[in-house]
Amino acid sequence: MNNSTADKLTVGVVGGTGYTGGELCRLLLGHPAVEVILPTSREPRPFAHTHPNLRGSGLEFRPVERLEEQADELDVVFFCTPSGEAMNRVGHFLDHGVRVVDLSADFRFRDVDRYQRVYGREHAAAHLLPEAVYGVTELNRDRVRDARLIANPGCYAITAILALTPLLNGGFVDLTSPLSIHATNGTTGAGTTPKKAIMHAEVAESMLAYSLEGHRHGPELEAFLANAIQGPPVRVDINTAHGNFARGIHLQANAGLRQRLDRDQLLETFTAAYGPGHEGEHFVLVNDVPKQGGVNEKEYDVYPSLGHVVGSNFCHLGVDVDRARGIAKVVAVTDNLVKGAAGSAIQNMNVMFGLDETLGLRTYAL
Ligand SMILES: NC(=O)C1=CN([C@@H]2O[C@H](COP(=O)(O)OP(=O)(O)OC[C@H]3O[C@@H](n4cnc5c(N)ncnc54)[C@H](OP(=O)(O)O)[C@@H]3O)[C@@H](O)[C@H]2O)C=CC1
Ligand SMILES: CC(=O)N[C@@H](CCC(=O)OP(=O)(O)O)C(=O)O
Repeated sequence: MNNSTADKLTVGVVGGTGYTGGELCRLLLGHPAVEVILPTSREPRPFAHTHPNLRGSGLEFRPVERLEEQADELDVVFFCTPSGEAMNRVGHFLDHGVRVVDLSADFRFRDVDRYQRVYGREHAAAHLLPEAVYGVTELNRDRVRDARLIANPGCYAITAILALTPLLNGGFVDLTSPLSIHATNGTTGAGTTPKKAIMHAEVAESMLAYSLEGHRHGPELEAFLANAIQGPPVRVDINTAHGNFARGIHLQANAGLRQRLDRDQLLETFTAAYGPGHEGEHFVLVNDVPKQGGVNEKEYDVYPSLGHVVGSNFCHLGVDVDRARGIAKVVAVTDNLVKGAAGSAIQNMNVMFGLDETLGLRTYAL
């Protein structure tokens, strides 16, 4: 309990009945350094009714108030609740020496005005914003290590950040126009609250665009990327949709280039950033299959496809260049519930507790 370098952790999961909470429980059950998992629900209900895939695990829901009473027993608590909830409860756990990883958007902005503009509500714990660390583990590892409070990134945001950072850090991008992002998410991205438009009967054999006025992950991305490059403002044009599948994000990011580059040069840049294979960043893998076909040949295997990451904590990246128009193109795929949520949350927990960052997360895709 309340360890800083523990090898057996006691973990709370607030919002354990939802998609990210369920996925977190699934992954934590296979984590060798986690001993006790305490998920919450506001309603009393049998765990295996909600998560039949975890039948036999022995986990049980408790009210969040009970978890708060148990704070002294906890090492870390994850919030898997809709945005606007964690901000009311995080302080209690921090005061009891519990580390917090919030999967919602409550602590993703340093600037409270920006939070209030993007989410349209007052922030109830603005005093905690300056210390919250934005948890793209690969790019913020040193700060994650010492953090008490992690703001886990949005699922589109982390996928786009991993896709765009090497291009931006290389100084290759013309930032006078917005970066263009098109992303399709599985239906689990919409959470468990029933809505007719997102039912199977509506989405099967179909696609569902939403938030074209500017998805709320746009400002999140802009804030992180501008800070990372310490350069001019970054603007993103983000377009989102739900596809005819349950999980996974397929994201394409296009950026106008300031100089002539070819695919091999981009591949070198991305491989330098993330390493070849698992040598660099374990969970970020660059598809470096060479192109061998002629003009107009469809070489599907030179880019990642969504199925390559589903069920895993990996982000696969593929790159190319439209040389006639000077546009760099990046394809990034992640599982929204793993790298986009529960997997990154555990990766951050591992770093916070001085554990091997890949612990509990080494599974390859389905
Ligand atoms: N789905 C995704 O792909 C991703 C989601 N996120 C973010 O993670 C968070 C959870 O998302 P997701 O799992 O999809 O959402 P769900 O709608 O599937 O689950 C939300 C959970 O929160 C609980 N809950 C709701 N209100 C409260 C409250 N006032 N106090 C305590 N618990 C509450 C519900 O449990 P109960 O009713 O049983 O109490 C439920 O378990 C959201 O902030 C979402 O934006 C982040 C990345 C990816
Ligand atoms: C449930 C929900 O809001 N899903 C989001 C994607 C999941 C996510 O990453 O949203 P957060 O920024 O809130 O974490 C959506 O469909 O746009």
